[in-house]
Amino acid sequence: MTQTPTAPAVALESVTRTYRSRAGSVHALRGLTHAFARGSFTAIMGPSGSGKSTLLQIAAGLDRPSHGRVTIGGTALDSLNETALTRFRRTSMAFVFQSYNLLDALTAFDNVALPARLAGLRVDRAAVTDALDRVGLRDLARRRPPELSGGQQQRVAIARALHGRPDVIFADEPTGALDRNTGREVLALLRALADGGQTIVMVTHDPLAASYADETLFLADGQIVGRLHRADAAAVASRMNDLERR
Ligand SMILES: Nc1ncnc2c1ncn2[C@@H]1O[C@H](COP(=O)(O)OP(=O)(O)OP(=O)(O)O)[C@@H](O)[C@H]1O
Repeated sequence: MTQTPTAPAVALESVTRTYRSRAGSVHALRGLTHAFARGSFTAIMGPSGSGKSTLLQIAAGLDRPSHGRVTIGGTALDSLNETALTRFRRTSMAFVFQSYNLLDALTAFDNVALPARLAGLRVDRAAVTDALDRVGLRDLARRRPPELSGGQQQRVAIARALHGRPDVIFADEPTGALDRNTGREVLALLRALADGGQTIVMVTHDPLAASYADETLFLADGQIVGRLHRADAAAVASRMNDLERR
């Protein structure tokens, strides 16, 4: 993307999100400020209901803050109308979920190419192959998801995310459906991608997953209440225990 080179990949400034209903108001995020540096791998943890999903949705422009501002690569999302925001989201960010969301009828190659096809863009076959290469699946490009292991399917989903050359990849429990060893392989891949300059923001409940990140942010009651830099899984688990006892 052609954006301000010095700007953080994603910045949230005093972001508040209040859900209002007849039953009252829920303050899901309370004045949250954080800059996600380019090429950083950040884990977001916190007890259930602490605001992790809301943060991800707002950072990705899927939901708008009640107050405050989100910028991606220096572009303020509130400066874009819905059409421009949809276009911007398509080119500047990508998602990886717990469920791989692949189409079983399509090969790995065609799954990676699908978002570009749906957007009416010309598919650059070399770029698709390059994305599959980066996740170690070049030789399995012609297989369909049912012919791949869970870890390999998640790699296809990561290749699909990489293919659009996004400013940021948002990952929501990317290893939640994988066994421990396969999960580690996927986390090592995300780590390697961040080392190569890709910005990754990952919500997780798993301290082991967080231990692959540069920084772990801890949320409670819609605020960042702690952070750990390059912490091991035991340190992350201990901080989470403290939070859950609050
Ligand atoms: N659409 C909504 N309407 C009303 N309240 C909501 C809505 N979405 C979320 N909330 C509330 O906002 C708060 C934060 O929710 P959020 O889903 O962001 O938490 P979370 O940390 O992702 O939780 P979990 O780990 O259980 O997925 C919670 O109190 C939740 O009940």
